[in-house]
Amino acid sequence: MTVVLDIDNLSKRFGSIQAVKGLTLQVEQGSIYGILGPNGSGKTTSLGMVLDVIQPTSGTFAWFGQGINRGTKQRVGALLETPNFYSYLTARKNMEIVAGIKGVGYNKINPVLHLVGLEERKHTTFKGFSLGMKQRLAIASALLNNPEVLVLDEPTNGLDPEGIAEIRELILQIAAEGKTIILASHLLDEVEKVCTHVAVLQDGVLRAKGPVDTILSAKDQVIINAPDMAHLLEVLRQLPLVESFQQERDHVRLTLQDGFGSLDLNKAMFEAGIVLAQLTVRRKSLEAQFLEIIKK
Ligand SMILES: Nc1ncnc2c1ncn2[C@@H]1O[C@H](COP(=O)(O)OP(=O)(O)OP(=O)(O)O)[C@@H](O)[C@H]1O
Repeated sequence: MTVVLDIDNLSKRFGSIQAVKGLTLQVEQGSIYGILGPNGSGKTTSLGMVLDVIQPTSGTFAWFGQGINRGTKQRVGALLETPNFYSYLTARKNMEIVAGIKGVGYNKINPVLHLVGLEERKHTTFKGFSLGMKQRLAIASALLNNPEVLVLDEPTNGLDPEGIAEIRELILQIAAEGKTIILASHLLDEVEKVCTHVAVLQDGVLRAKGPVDTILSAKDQVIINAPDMAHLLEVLRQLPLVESFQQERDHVRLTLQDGFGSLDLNKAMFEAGIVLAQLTVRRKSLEAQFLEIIKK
């Protein structure tokens, strides 16, 4: 797999505030990489450093195997905050101005407006746009010079549910075209729905990273108890289908290895001579999973 962005031990201190501490992660080509964390956890600072708008205190990063330079910058489109378009100019005219700045031909404008679903509204002035449309226009402007990577900071902030759904759909569409996307968000649900990979930040420290389905997998939890608790625990220690378990007061909470269900557990228990007095399956919420990561 090709690594698009390689961050190595990157830190940023603002006076007494350690905004980012020793961040190390790799973003693979074609992934949708979520930087997830509560407000103030260092997401914007991290993106700012790799986009060369914030000077790191220490550490390094490389885009496409090189330090940041004019060439690599052109391969990365970014949206750190909603850009200031001219409110009295149309979407098309605003895009012409961006195209001029980026040195891109006007013939590239309609395809990106089409991609973000604004081609039919290109003659509307920017001030007549909804917040969601403004955000889509901003994404269009970031895509104008056809970058390989798109970096977005909280792209659905402030949008209504319809606007949020549109932006999420658009992100998936852009990724389907083969672009790598790096997305900062404080919304667990957003990262789970959109991203392939996630890095969880808390107080500037990386708490977990990896594929979304392993880091944020909401595994079923099984609650069991039996009259002879000691025997039950002894059997659990030896059952290969049990991934992990812990005793809680009068019951045991456990997770099963992939591919096994509560029926398999019940059968295995019965075969070991244990008749369960209780067997309840609880779906662990993603929120619980997330809280567990940041509690560690
Ligand atoms: N220019 C700055 N000067 C001083 N402190 C800063 C500066 N920028 C950020 N910080 C601090 O660094 C920490 C991380 O902020 P950052 O904006 O990176 O977090 P974030 O996860 O993006 O949060 P949010 O979603 O609220 O933007 C915070 O404590 C913030 O107050």
